[in-house]
Amino acid sequence: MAAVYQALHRRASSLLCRLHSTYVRKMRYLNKLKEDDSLCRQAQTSGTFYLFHNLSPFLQKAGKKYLVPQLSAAEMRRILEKSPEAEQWMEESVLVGCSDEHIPHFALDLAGALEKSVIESELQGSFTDLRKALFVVDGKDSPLLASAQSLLRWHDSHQYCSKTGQPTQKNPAGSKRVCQASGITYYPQVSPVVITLVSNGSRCLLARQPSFPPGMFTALSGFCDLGETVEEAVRREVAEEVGLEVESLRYSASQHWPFPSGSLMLGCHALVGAQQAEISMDSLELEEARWFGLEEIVEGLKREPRSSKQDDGSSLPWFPPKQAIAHQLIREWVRQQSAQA
Ligand SMILES: NC(=O)C1=CN([C@@H]2O[C@H](COP(=O)(O)OP(=O)(O)OC[C@H]3O[C@@H](n4cnc5c(N)ncnc54)[C@H](O)[C@@H]3O)[C@@H](O)[C@H]2O)C=CC1
Ligand SMILES: [Mg+2]
Repeated sequence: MAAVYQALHRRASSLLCRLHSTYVRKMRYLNKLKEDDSLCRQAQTSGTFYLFHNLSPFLQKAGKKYLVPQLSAAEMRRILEKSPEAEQWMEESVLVGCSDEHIPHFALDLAGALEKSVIESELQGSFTDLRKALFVVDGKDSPLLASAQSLLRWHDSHQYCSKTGQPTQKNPAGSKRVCQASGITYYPQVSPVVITLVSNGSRCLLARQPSFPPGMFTALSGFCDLGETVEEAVRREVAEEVGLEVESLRYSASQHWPFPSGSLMLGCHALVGAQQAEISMDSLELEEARWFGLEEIVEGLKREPRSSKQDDGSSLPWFPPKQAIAHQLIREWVRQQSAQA
């Protein structure tokens, strides 16, 4: 009886397995790689690798496009032959995803292993600052570069246990670090940030910080405090930065943002009463904050940093590019306004 039951169970499991979508199987495989160290070590030998140097991703130019090359494990070994302790460097890689066929993808920062110029001339490409890279690569590659860099940065800055001061060890997948002395496990840190497009019904509010490039305006943003809900953070940030009281808010979408380290941007639309037109700006953080009408927003969306420059040296307003969630919030507002008109 038990044998029949086991056979039935096996058959049901295998049917279920076949029924699972490619996506479900892929997520389960990735999760297994994080949990099973020997499986992950083995996966490294057949995986592909994205390269970084001092947190700048390696890109190759192909015509007008910038590609993000993936190196095979064999190519990685060949490059690392030029460095002592090649195997040890391979172990520094972190898991960042896998293909539908379960070929795992890793990211590795080679700053300590080899000179930047050696790799660049060997592989015919260049390590490019992430701020530039995100905006020149294909749209599907930028989230991967952003999350890989955040993970590499986190490992680089969490080499020691904050309780014992002893070195921490990374697991092969790079999904955590452990201090052997205290037994404490550290997981990669994510900082939630609210980003809010405030509207008073007919106009929306955008602001600029002194560090922004000339002419760039964006939605209000701020890190969530410990213990705060997203709603409370939105209300507080809007009150702090522009002195307005949010009457209602709606969550729109989220985005991982690698600056300054690893933020989860939570995009919201907030409504303030039409009578609350007066902005009282926090001039410690902001340089300018003002209301924009629909027409001005539509014009601003057409501008690029270069085309915003005027003869007298000043700049007309322009907004973050489509890769930034601020851009999506502004576009949603335009669609909503146009639908109401
Ligand atoms: N993807 C996008 O569309 C946009 C992304 N952002 C990102 O949002 C982030 C936060 O926006 P801000 O207005 O600057 O935040 P903010 O209004 O909270 O002010 C920044 C200050 O908050 C403090 N702070 C609290 N927790 C922090 C943490 N975990 N990490 C760093 N600083 C912390 C620091 O004193 C810092 O100077 C920015 O770093 C920026 O990269 C901002 C606008 C658009
Ligand atoms: Mg802010």
